[in-house]
Parts: sequence; structure tokens; C-alpha cells
Amino acid sequence: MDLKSKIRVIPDYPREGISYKDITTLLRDGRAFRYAVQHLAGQCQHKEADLVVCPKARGLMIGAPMAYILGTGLVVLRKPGQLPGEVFTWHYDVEFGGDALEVHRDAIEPGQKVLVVDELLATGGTAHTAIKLVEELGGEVVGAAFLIELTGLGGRYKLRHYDTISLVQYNY
Ligand SMILES: O=P(O)(O)OC[C@H]1O[C@H](OP(=O)(O)OP(=O)(O)O)[C@H](O)[C@@H]1O
Ligand SMILES: Nc1ncnc2[nH]cnc12
Repeated sequence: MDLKSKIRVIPDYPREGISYKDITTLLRDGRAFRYAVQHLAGQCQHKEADLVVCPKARGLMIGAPMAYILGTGLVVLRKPGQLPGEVFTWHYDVEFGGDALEVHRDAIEPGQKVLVVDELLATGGTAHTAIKLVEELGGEVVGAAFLIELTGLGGRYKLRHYDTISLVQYNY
């Protein structure tokens, strides 16, 4: 299936110069959604991860069904102030500006094998933060998987010490 044809590209959103990759058009197409998640999960099966860890909002849209297919647990990284338990916080920069993510301190057991999943890899700031949070808690990152990769923004280099896969690539 041509997944690229299911993703809507919106120029100059959320601000001038950003070419926004809108996955809502893929998500509302049942066949495309299932195909994308099954294919990404298929490429990660051999990792034998214990957990999928994904950043809030759009990462969860891909990470949750991936975890379901892989039979792993699911840990969600949230914006500050949205997790009720004791948290660990990490600040980072993204294509659209700065941000921070939090994880529950007891969400990952030392030695657990973790697959980081997000819908899109751009600068790699978000995924790198996810990796740092996992490692801070003693987890072992066995790979990073993305639906979309923007190849011109250096994300893959930022994650160069980790096995990184993506289903659909754009230069920018
Ligand atoms: O590689 P990066 O430069 O870090 O960019 C990629 C991140 O940007 C988007 O998240 P966003 O912060 O817009 O949040 P959302 O998922 O909550 O919409 C996207 O979902 C990735 O997590
Ligand atoms: N160009 C882009 N399109 C959609 N989501 C993004 N997150 C970071 N960069 C993005």
C-alpha cells in the first residue's frame, strides 16, 4: 500500500516554512491505519521488547496499537503535570520549539527491553528525550520505530547509536 498517498501534507503549518505531515487522513482510513501499524510492528517483532514507550498525543496513536500487536506493555510519556505519580522530567527542543516530557519513576523496571515508538522523526529531540528517560530508569532501548521520517532534519544521526526504522520518508 502507498502510505504516503494517505498522509496529507500542509505547507506552512503551524508556521511559515514548516511542511506539516498530517496523519489524521491516514488514521481515518481503516485499511491504511491497520496496514501501517501491522507493518511497523512486523519490523519490530524480532526485538522481543517488553515495553513500547511512546510520547504523548500522536505517538500514542501508533504506539498503543503497536504494543497490542507485539504483546508488550505500554508506557506513555506525558507533558509536565499530567501524570499523577512520582515523575522524572526531561526538557528538550523540537522542530516547533522547546518542550518537556515526564514519565512515572516506576514505569520501567531496570533491564526491561524497550522499543521507542512515535508517529514522526524530525530533529530527533523527542525520541532522544524518550530514550534518555528510559535509560535513566534503567531500561534498555532495543530500537526506535516511526511511521514517518523527515530525513533532512538529522533525527537519524541523533539516534545513531540505536536501531532506527521508519515506514515513510520525506526529505523535509
Ligand atoms: O523529532 P522531533 O523534532 O522531536 O519532532 C517529532 C515530534 O514532534 C511531534 O510531536 P509534538 O511535540 O508536536 O506533539 P504531539 O504528538 O503531542 O502533537 C511528533 O509527534 C513527534 O513526537
Ligand atoms: N513537519 C512535521 N509535521 C508533523 N509533525 C511534526 N512534528 C515535528 N515536525 C513535524
